[in-house]
Amino acid sequence: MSLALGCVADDYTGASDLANTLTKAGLRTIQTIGVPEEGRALPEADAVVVALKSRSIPAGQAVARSREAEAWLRARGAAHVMFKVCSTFDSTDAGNIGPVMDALRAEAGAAIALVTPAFPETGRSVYQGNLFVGSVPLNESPLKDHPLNPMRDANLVRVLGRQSASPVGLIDTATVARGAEAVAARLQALAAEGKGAAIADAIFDSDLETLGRAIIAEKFSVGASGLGLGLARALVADGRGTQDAAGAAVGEPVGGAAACLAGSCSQATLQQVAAAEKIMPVMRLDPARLLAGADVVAEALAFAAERLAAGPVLIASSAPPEAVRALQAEHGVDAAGHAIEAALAAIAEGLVARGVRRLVVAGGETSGSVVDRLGLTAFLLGPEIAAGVPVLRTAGRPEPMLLALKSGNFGGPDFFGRALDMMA
Ligand SMILES: Nc1ncnc2c1ncn2[C@@H]1O[C@H](COP(=O)(O)OP(=O)(O)OP(=O)(O)O)[C@@H](O)[C@H]1O
Ligand SMILES: O=C(O)[C@@H](O)C(=O)CO
Repeated sequence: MSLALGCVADDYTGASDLANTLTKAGLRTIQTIGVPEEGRALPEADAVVVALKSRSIPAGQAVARSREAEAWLRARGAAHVMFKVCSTFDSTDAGNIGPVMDALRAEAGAAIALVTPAFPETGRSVYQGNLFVGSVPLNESPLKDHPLNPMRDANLVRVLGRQSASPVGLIDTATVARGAEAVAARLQALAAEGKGAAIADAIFDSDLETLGRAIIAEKFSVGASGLGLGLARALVADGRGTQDAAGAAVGEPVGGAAACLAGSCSQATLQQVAAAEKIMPVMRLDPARLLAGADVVAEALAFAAERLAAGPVLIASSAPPEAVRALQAEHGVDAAGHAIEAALAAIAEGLVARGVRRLVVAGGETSGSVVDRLGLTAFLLGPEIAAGVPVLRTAGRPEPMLLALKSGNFGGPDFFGRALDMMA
């Protein structure tokens, strides 16, 4: 397999979002969980997205895992590697976007990396280096209350500048409007000034197409699904893609029971959980009891076992910002997050043991814990449920499963019902 594009994603939902975008744009794409072990056969593909769980781990570990993934992709012919980060630039001053970018850029022997989290399809745009979520700057969006990485500054030149060892420049919208050559020239000029990264403005998909054309001959970039779209379109225009990949199949129905798990506390997920209460039994986990030692995993599995034969259930720890802050104040951010992730992963394992073969998971960290606990290693891409959320079919598992891994902020209020309808 000689890859047209290699991608390293910092979480599993983000990886499936990117794999979905690449597939729709015409690249046959596979998502692997971590770097595939030596000798594992993978289906023929134009692009591979290696999904890591590296967004909220210590920066040194994120760098090491990302370098390993990049090396694996380069060894399979990927001339360009994109580091997929969140479209809301989820990170802290300690990283991990800056440290991973610095390491992968050095590995690629590049002087500068173009960086943009713009993803217009989901309302993420970048103007004068400021990230907007819909109509508001990042720091006024619900991301200001993210449980793990509250985003309090919309200016990405500043945000990335605090994380990277090199200074950061800007490729503004006026330059992007002048086309791919102007972007490439500005990138080189910023590199000559000693900048190690350039935040690129992008408001429309056409801007991302310009950026894709400008950097496809470079070895490395950093972005969200929008930049993936730009790169994929540049590759397909160059005859590298397959163009008919967009009709990706989920294959034969997998049957079995269906269930949903939510650990995301985003505003979108809170609305989706509320809407799901009208169509399926919902159990709300009490994280305070979990942290006090109660066996909420057994309680959730008992709840599910009584109901699964009649239809899907949803088990959610999702809570509004005040409740999240109160729990974190008492137990610490990491301890609270990890305990809840571990509980939801154990519930997922119990659900699969009880016959669940179709599973919808909301939240990036949550999905990471669930997928790891289930030991899943690779996914084929199925149809899109909502922007950025495809149906995934497991590859390499004797009895296939269908999953949907929903990024916290994605999907409309009816997401859970819609996902289950598409996962026969
Ligand atoms: N009730 C709660 N109180 C405190 N923390 C919670 C609660 N429920 C879940 N969490 C934790 O909040 C974090 C949510 O992160 P997760 O990545 O799963 O969702 P998200 O950030 O909305 O999704 P994404 O990363 O895709 O945007 C997890 O660590 C989870 O364990
Ligand atoms: O880019 C996004 O917003 C998503 O793919 C994601 O990474 C959220 O966790």
